[in-house]
Amino acid sequence: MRFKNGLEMKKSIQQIYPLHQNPSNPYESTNEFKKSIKYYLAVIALGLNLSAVNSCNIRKYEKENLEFFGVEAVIGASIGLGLSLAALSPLFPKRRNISMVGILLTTAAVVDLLYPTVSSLLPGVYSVHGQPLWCDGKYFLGKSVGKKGKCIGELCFTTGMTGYQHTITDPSFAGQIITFTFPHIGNVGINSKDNEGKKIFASGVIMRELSSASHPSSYIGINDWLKENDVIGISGVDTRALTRHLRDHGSQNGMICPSDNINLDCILQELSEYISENGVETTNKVSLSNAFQSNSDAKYRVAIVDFGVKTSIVLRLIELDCAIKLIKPTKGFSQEVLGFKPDGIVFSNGPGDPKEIGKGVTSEIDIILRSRIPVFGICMGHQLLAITLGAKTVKMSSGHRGSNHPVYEISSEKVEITSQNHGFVVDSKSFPSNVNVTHISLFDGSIEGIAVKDHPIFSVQYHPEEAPGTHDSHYLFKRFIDNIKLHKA
Ligand SMILES: NC(=O)CC[C@H](N)C(=O)O
Repeated sequence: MRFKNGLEMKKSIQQIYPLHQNPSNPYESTNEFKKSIKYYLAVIALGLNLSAVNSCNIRKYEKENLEFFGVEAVIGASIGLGLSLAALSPLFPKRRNISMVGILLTTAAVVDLLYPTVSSLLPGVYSVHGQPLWCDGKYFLGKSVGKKGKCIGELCFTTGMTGYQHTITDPSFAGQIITFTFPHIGNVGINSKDNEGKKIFASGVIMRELSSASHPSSYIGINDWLKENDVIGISGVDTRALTRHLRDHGSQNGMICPSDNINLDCILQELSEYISENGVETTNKVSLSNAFQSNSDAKYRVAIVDFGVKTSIVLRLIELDCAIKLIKPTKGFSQEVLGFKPDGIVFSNGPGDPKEIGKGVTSEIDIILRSRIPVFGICMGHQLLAITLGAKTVKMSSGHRGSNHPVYEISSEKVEITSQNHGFVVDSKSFPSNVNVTHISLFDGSIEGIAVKDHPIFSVQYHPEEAPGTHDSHYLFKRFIDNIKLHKA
């Protein structure tokens, strides 16, 4: 077909396709309109449906006390909104941008929805962006640090501002997930002399910000070090909110896990059923005993009953001219201790609930106490000494962990800033009459030190060896040596 000009072409096209160009055909346009109304109503219904389903989802998240909405609930709601906008657009023929916004919203939401995982569409299975840390029904998001994977343990927080390497390698943290309230972790890297245990026994670590390492003695950054040691960590967590949560709701289990295929019901069940590592099997697993020998020419002989001793306790004693023997609390260990002919005996720190260590151990401690040899108990050693003397221990609501805890010594009326790491404490209501309280916490008034009346036996709930922390409490090692000297004289 040939046309003389554009006008002729337009006319001819109008003849061929009259409906497109001729809105005056009333019959056809009513039909089309009815059809499109049906179609649009269907789309609106679908959109509203999706919105409704997803707002139920959002309500479910709120009910379960989750900190954030499920990402897919928000995506679902925006798909619904997008479709509804697109569907409503013919009612506003002049407002093309409404349908554009609708189409864009829907497309963005679909792309986003497909990205994390399709499995998030299954009922009860969620996906979140980032690495979640779970406790109760709450989650905190962060990024993976160290080894990738899943870990579970008691969540605890430490307020120390320095010494993260000492803290992470402290055997008393076995099975626990450590939250650092200090915001920058990693800035001095990892060196070859600050390890407190033979390996890392903590289940996981949580930090606000992973800093890059800058220190002459650092040989590796914390991220690679955690990877090498198979420790799972998470950074970028709102550690203030987490700490407040732990303080308000008390000690609880937590889990760091990968972000996809999250089944909230399974996580909550696993968290509620998890039992912390406890008992002599755990202390034997973390003890240094087989890995240590000391100089036998030293002035004093000290036996350390090793429930998971920190290296720094051994070092403080060696600095004071002690020959050390580490002894595991295995069956009949009092014979091995007394057979060493020690001038003094130390009961060390260690992981778990002191009550779970059991009678088998406290009856051996009782035999040792009857020898009247000077005794010094530290943390778990203090708790076990108190139990042997007839006191009880109780679980604390959120524990004392950090290197900035003020402690008051009653006899000297002095305050020392101490390093602490304990979740249990000697119960002041159950106190035996032959024992004095020597130290108390200025944070909560709990018992921080005891001494047996008229015998050179004393102990503290905190860590006089520090590492990390201040040197305020080193005098306690000297007091122990003075007791040894007096006893020898
Ligand atoms: N550092 C320790 O010895 C800790 C003792 C005990 N596991 C507690 O948490 O109370």
